[in-house]
Amino acid sequence: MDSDTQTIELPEEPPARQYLLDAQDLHVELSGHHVLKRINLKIPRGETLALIGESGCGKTVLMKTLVGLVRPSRGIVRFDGQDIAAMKPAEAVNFRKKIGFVFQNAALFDSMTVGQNVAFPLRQHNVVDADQVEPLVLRALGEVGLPDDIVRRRPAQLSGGMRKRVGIARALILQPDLVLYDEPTTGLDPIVSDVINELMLGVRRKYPVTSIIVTHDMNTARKVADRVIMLYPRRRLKDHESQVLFDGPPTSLENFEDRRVRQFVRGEAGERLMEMRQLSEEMDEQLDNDRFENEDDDESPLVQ
Ligand SMILES: Nc1ncnc2c1ncn2[C@@H]1O[C@H](COP(=O)(O)OP(=O)(O)OP(=O)(O)O)[C@@H](O)[C@H]1O
Repeated sequence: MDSDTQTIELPEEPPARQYLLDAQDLHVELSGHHVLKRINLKIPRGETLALIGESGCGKTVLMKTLVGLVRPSRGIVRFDGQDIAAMKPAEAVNFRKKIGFVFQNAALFDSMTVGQNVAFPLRQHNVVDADQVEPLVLRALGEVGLPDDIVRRRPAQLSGGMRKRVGIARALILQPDLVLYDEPTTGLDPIVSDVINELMLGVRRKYPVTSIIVTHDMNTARKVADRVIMLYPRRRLKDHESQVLFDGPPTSLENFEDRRVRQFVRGEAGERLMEMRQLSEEMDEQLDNDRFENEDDDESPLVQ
């Protein structure tokens, strides 16, 4: 071989993992019912994904399945390339450190002070020396716009919006790779909701964090998410239909071709109203039939 054309063998580098989460062919059965079927989902690093869809369609179950809190009956979830179901105990502990949860209603421990609540993940995972706890807690509270003197207060003394911010500070204290927000603005007034939206945006600007937000708040989905996924209840779909009705940027939601998506984002009951009317007519008919049968038997009690 000509020495000029000789190539130098470089050591092989592992491929950069573009996707933090990669779920393939997920099926979840709970109490004998298929809640999720054939879900495929890749979430790139740094993406903020909103999961929307009507109550009971499986948003929370999907979020929990993506982090191993619900075990799928079929399919695989990879976090940073690793099959989460096959993690060894030490790997699973390390994996949990990389995830921050912001629970619905903040879910703070009432018996602890705000400072103790925010410090909880540090102590639980025993990751820093005792003298580092306070500065980290104050930094996390500062990042969500709360003053230092709040550390000694109890959750019960705070407004709903402040509790939510404390919950976010606690979720962020370990600087996780992935933050899960479960209905972060539910129960908050529109202004405080927007403060929380801005906070979620601010978190993403500061860290290269990946976020999943389960929400019914279309303002949150439109303002905070890079991408929206709309799920549909499995029981109302034909078997061949995909449970993911929409997967795209929030700007495409409003005029999307599927009427069910447009109706959902515009808050129109549409055929659900027809279904409810039909159900109500069926119930009226049933009541009429019962009444007719009872007329033949005057002695029969109305309530047994
Ligand atoms: N542990 C469980 N055991 C049995 N069924 C469950 C369990 N958890 C959830 N389900 C069922 O799975 C379905 C999806 O629930 P999920 O909580 O994911 O809905 P969701 O879309 O988050 O609803 P919402 O918007 O009301 O919170 C529902 O029918 C629910 O009853």
